[in-house]
Order: sequence, then C-alpha cells, then structure tokens
Amino acid sequence: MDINNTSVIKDPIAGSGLAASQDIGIGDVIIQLSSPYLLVVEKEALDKVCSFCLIEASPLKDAPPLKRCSACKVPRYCSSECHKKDWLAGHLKECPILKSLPDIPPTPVRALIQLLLQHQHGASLNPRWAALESHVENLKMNRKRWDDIVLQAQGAVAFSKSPQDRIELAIQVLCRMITNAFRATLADDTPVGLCFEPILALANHSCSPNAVVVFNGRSVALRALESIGEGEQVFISYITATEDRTSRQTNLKQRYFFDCQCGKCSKDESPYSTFLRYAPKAEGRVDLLCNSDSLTRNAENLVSRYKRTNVGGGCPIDFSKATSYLQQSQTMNTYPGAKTPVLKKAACACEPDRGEFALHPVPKIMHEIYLNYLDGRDWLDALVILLFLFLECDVYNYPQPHHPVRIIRLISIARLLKEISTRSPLANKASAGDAKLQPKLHRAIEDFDWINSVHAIMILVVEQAPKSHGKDSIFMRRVEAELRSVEEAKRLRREVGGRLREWMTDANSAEGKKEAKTIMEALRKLSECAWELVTTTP
Ligand SMILES: C[S@@+](CC[C@H](N)C(=O)[O-])C[C@H]1O[C@@H](n2cnc3c(N)ncnc32)[C@H](O)[C@@H]1O
Repeated sequence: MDINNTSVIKDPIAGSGLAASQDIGIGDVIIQLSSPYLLVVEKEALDKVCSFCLIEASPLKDAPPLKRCSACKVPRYCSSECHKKDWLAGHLKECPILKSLPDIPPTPVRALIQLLLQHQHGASLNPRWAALESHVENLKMNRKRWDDIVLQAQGAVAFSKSPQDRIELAIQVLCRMITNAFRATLADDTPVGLCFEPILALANHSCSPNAVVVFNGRSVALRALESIGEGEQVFISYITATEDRTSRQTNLKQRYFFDCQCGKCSKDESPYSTFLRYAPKAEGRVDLLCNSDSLTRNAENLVSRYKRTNVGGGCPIDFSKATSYLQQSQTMNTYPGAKTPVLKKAACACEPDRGEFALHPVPKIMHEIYLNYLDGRDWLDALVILLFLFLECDVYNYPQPHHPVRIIRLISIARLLKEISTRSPLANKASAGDAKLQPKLHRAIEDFDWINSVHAIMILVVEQAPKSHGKDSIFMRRVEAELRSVEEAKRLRREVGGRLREWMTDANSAEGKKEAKTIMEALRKLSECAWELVTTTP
C-alpha cells in the first residue's frame, strides 16, 4: 500500500522540499511507493535482478534462472507474471525499439526513451514533474557536458521515433533526470538501476540527514533515521557520509549546483561532533557491541583535542600523504591484491596513534583494504578490517544504530564469521601461523567462538532491521532465514545457543546478556588487531 506522510514546502534556499505532515517515529515509513514512476535496470545488473520486481536471482545452482524477453533479449524476469506486468507498464512499446538496436543504450538514454514513449503531453512537459529543478542553465555552462546531453537527447528522440520537434522536450526531461533521479539498489546497497520518482525527488540534501531511501524489490521507501516532528523538513544525503567537507562540497556543487550550508558543513564539523549532536542513547541489544556511553566519551575526548589543535581551522591531521597513496592505488591497473601494500602505506600515513579513524580518508582506505582481502579470500583479515570499519568509522559517520549502512555492515560481519566457522580461521591467511608477526591477532582468535558470534550478530540484525529495512521486507525475511539456519547449525553447542536464544527473547535475561557480552568483547578485541595487521605485514 502506498503511504505519503509529507507535504510540499518552499525552502528559502533549496527550493521545493518535503516536510513531515505528522509526527514520525524513528525507523517509521515517511513515504512508501509500491512502484516508482520510472525504474530502469542498468546493463551490468540485467543478469542479476528481475527487470520488473528487482528481486535478486538466486545464486543457487539448481535455482531457476531469470528468463529473457524472447523478442528483444534485454530485460530478464523471475516469472511470467513479472514479464506480463513489465509489458503492460511500458515494455510493450520499448521492446521493438530495443530489438532494432545493435546494443543496449546507456541507462539514461534508455530511461529517456521510455519516458518519451509514455509521453502524452505533446511538446510540453508532463505536469507531474515539470516543476522539478532542472539546472539547464548551469548544465549549459559546461560545454562538453552539454554536448553530451544534446547528443543523448537526439539519440533518444531518434530511437523512440518521436517527432523531431521533441528534442527540446527531451533535453528538458534529461536535465530533470540528471538532477532528480537516483540509483535503485538491492537491500544490501548494491546499485542495480536508475529510479526517477517525482515525489521522492523533492527531498532536499543534508550531510547529516534525518531520513534515508531504501528499496525493497521494486518498492521504494523514505524511512526516518530520527524522529521527525510535524512540519519539520525531511532531508536525505545525496553523497557518501564519510567524505570530508571539501570533497562533499565539490561533489554537491558539480552534480547538484549548490553550496551546502547544513550544520555539518557550515561549522566544518568532524564526524565526532556530528555524532555528539545526535546525542546517542543506549538503544537495545546493539549497545553491547557499540556502547553509546563509551562512544560518547571517545567522541568528547577527540572533539576537545580537535578544538585545542585546530587553531587555524580545517582538519588537524595532514592526510596529504595518505591521500596520494590512496590515489596511487586507484590508478594501479593490476590484480586487486597487489594494491594492498600501497593501501597499507596510505593507512600508516594517517597518524593512527591519534585514533581519529572516522575522518576521511581512513574509512575509504580501510574499505579498499577490506575489499582486497575479500578478493584474495583472506577471510580472517577481511573480518578484522570489517569489524574495525564498523566499530571505529561507521558508528560515528552513521550515528543511528539502525542506519541501513550499519545493518548491512553487521550482516556482512555475520556472513564472514560464518564462512570462517566452516574452516580453520588461519586458512588462506598470508601470514598464517606466524604468531610473532601478529601476536595480538593470534591471541584474539585462540578461544574465539565463531558460530555463537554469528548467532549473536544475527540477533542484533534481526532487532534493528525492522527500523532500517522494514519488518515485512525481503531483507528481513532473508535475515530471519539466516538466523534460523545458524540456530540449526548450533545444535551441538546447546548451552551457549540456549542462553543466546534467551537473550533474543528477553534483552535483560542475565545469563543471555552475560553470554552476549563475552562474545561482543571478543569481537572488539579482534577489531583492535586491525592496526597491527595493517602495519606489520607487507
Ligand atoms: C533532487 S532536487 C530536490 C528538490 C528541489 N529543491 C526542487 O525544488 O525541485 C535537488 C536540487 O535541490 C536543491 N537542493 C537540494 N538540497 C539543497 C540544499 N541543502 N541546499 C541548497 N539547495 C539544495 C539543489 O538545487 C539541487 O540540485
């Protein structure tokens, strides 16, 4: 069922915007649309998701594959029902065009073709999105970009066999898409397509947003990250939260043509100050892993040091060396593992002794190192870095415990723990067995309880996911199934499993809480090995 708890307002700086039309609680749906106005699956994702419902194809060998449209061979569907719905929603007109083309057009052109084929307003804009910001004049100022826009519009008009006088209209539509469309994603944030939805497009940006857009298959929702009072403006973030002010401002200016004046930008707030402004409170079981009191104490210490050393303004740490190593790694055209030494140099240049790990570019460097370990199937090292990213970076950059980014990170932690539980933890590790090289890590994994850790983390995900993804979402069904499978795998370890199950039913059960606390403590110890890992191995 579609929901809209907003009304359109005029913001003195940002133009139109959305405000809550009633009080909205943390994690509640602000807007929910079962089928956005336009959804186009991008070329790279056509094999991965159904082109209508956007549900991922099962990776299992005996699962039925997605079936291509037999005429144009472009979209793939999970069922004949989805094929039929997509046909009626517009593929009927698009199919013969795609069939006649030698290749699949770029996603924005394909989206534009679909809009032109549906267009029933002659040479004028569709009134549903005519008032949206288009930035035509700003876009015109960049000659190369403008030439590209005109070329794409001409292509879409020709392919859709629209009358030649529709080129101006096509340009206007494309400019609106550039400013207002966003990427459609799977529940784990993997991008799969382009979404253009005039209602959601009205949400303005803040670098410390109070709402977030989350997909559930084809359905899309705007969910509250914080409680939002009636009349208060709803903000989402258009960019990555972990970037520093300079890169945030540059990206927003280049793509959206505005200077961000949000609280975080105007005061050049560090993530630690933003975190304190959010005033974190103990929220459920997840507080055993990332305790709000100790996070607050750490943030207060770092902020006061930041104030003392930040005499001339700007960031007190010189990240220029780290940034140049990071850039060097990005230009290396080699297999990913070969980048690890350069990325480690970048990490070492980040003044790790200061402990300000949430500051850009530390999260980016550590994320790249994590991806390289994953690529090398080095599960243990990948897990250590992932825990570090969660406990030292995410908790400050995404201060809400139910933020979708944090929930996705938690589920990745659980999956890695599960992977390791099926083998010896040191299998595939380059420095396996070398206790001298990484004594801390070797101590941390000595009595580590892998499978019960998976269970404990899954309990946290199940607790928070109704607020991040919705209690009836596909994501929620999947994590509940994963939790059941872990519980079954644990039959041999009844005692601990039983106590964790108690903790799941009653967050205050003394025995259960004690068990969970031991597990969370061990996970934190693993995370503390990240720096040893980065600095001691080549
Ligand atoms: C997706 S639209 C949002 C709706 C838009 N305000 C409108 O009137 O159509 C994005 C555009 O809104 C404006 N905008 C969004 N957030 C802003 C902010 N925090 N400050 C200034 N302008 C903003 C910019 O012009 C940006 O390109």
